[in-house]
Formats: sequence, structure tokens, C-alpha cells
Amino acid sequence: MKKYDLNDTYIASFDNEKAITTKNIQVFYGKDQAFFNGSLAFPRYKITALIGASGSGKSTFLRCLNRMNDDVATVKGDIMYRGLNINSKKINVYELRKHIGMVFQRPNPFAKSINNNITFSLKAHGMKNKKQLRQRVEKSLKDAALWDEVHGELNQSALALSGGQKQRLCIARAIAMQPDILLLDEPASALDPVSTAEVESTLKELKKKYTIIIVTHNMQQASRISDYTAFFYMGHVLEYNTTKNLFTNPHVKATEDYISGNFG
Ligand SMILES: Nc1ncnc2c1ncn2[C@@H]1O[C@H](COP(=O)(O)OP(=O)(O)OP(=O)(O)O)[C@@H](O)[C@H]1O
Repeated sequence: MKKYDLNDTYIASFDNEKAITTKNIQVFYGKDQAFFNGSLAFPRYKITALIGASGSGKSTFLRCLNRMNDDVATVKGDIMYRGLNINSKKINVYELRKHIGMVFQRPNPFAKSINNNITFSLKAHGMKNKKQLRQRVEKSLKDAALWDEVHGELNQSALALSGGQKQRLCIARAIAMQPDILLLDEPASALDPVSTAEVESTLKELKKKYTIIIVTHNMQQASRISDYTAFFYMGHVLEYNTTKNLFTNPHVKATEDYISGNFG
């Protein structure tokens, strides 16, 4: 792969209110450092896309934001959320993930009914009232644009849904906890174009209520749905800007080459 100057960076700052901010994030898998310089501020109620070639550290960085790396890596640096450094041993990670939810690449509903996929975590967090649970199921499925398709079959197995429906159910399951921030790691890469379009339009609706940070391999997807984009290269964030500016006027040579298909 062509080598680029890792000091040649362009990190724009924006006036919007920030939902979460990272400073000097470094990630080590054992002795191997996989991530070197993550200092980014994510605007509230916007979609930010993390793009870059395979192995550039997008997922590693994303997983830091709700402490999903705890068991596999050492993460240094600060992650500021609501005035707290959430990259601290004092933080209750179980509680944190209520505020910062995650949806993975492969739709992974539980082998339970559609209804129970959503109520499972709510009950685990102490919600017992049946009416409240029913309302939360309906609201989450509506927000994830799945209600119209499944409201007559809430007791059917989630495993019988199509891939796109399963992924929207996973989104519904994540937002049932009423998080602030939704992290998505290539949520559409295992889906067909129709399901992908459904997930993308769901995300565009969801940003009215949630801050969304999404890893995607697909540059067209980043430019279709995101407001801001960060370009990752070899464990470094080389460029961060509005999606429009990053794609039309990249400041860094590596970004320019990546978005014009010269590597990756
Ligand atoms: N659990 C792990 N243990 C050891 N090394 C890991 C682990 N997860 C990721 N890595 C390494 O960290 C680096 C960054 O990987 P990461 O998955 O974050 O990149 P990515 O940009 O998300 O790639 P992709 O788009 O292929 O998912 C790679 O060198 C990868 O091999």
C-alpha cells in the first residue's frame, strides 16, 4: 500500500453541540498498537461516518466509545460524555451502554420472539410494567420503521424475519433502551440493496432523536446518509470534516486517493 505522511492531517472543528468527544485515543491489542491518535468531537443529532480501508482501525475506535474493547484491548486517552471521562475504571459499563448503544454488522437477534427481543434488556434493567413494556415495543419498532411489517406477529420468532428486518429489529432493540448515541458497525454490509436502503432511511429518521456514529466501507453510503465523515488510515484519523467538504474538497492526499478509489 502507498505510504502517506501520518502527520498530514486535517481535523475540522464545528460549532454544534457535541454528544461525545475523544482525546488522544490509543488502542493496544497486547503489545501491538492498533490505534494512535483519535481526537474527535461528534455533533449531537447528526450522523458521522467513519470510513477507511480494511484494518484502518474504524471498528477498534468505534468500540472504544461504549467500552466494547474492555476485554480484548487496552485503551488510553479520554472519552468525554456528559462531563465524565467514560474511559475510566470507575464507570459502570452496563449502565453506560444504556446511553450508548450498539448495532453490529451481522443482524444478531436473540432466538426469541420479536416482542421478547425488545423486552429482554428492558426487563433486565428493571422495567416490569406490562403496559409500559408494550408501549416501548411499539415505539421502538415504529422508530426503526418495522412496526407496519411486524405488528401482527410480535410473538413469532425473530429468526424468521428477512435480513433487513432482522437488522431493523436490532436497531429497535438498541433504541428501546432510549440511548443518546447509537453506534453502528457496518450495519448494512450483509444486506441486499433494498434492505440497505430501508436501514439507511431509518437512520436518517433516527438522527432527529439520536446521535449516530456509523462505520461503513461504502463511500456512497457515507455520502448519502452522513453529515460528517472521518477518514481513517493505518490507525490514524487523517481527516475529519463535513461529509460534503470531505468528499468534494479533501485536504489530505490520502483521503483524496481513497475517495477516488486509488486504494482500499
Ligand atoms: N481483537 C483483536 N485482537 C487483535 N488485533 C485486532 C483485534 N481486532 C482488530 N485487531 C487489529 O487492529 C487493526 C484494526 O482493525 P479494525 O477491525 O479496527 O479495522 P477496521 O478499519 O474496522 O477494518 P474492517 O473494515 O476490515 O472491519 C487491524 O490490524 C486488526 O488486525
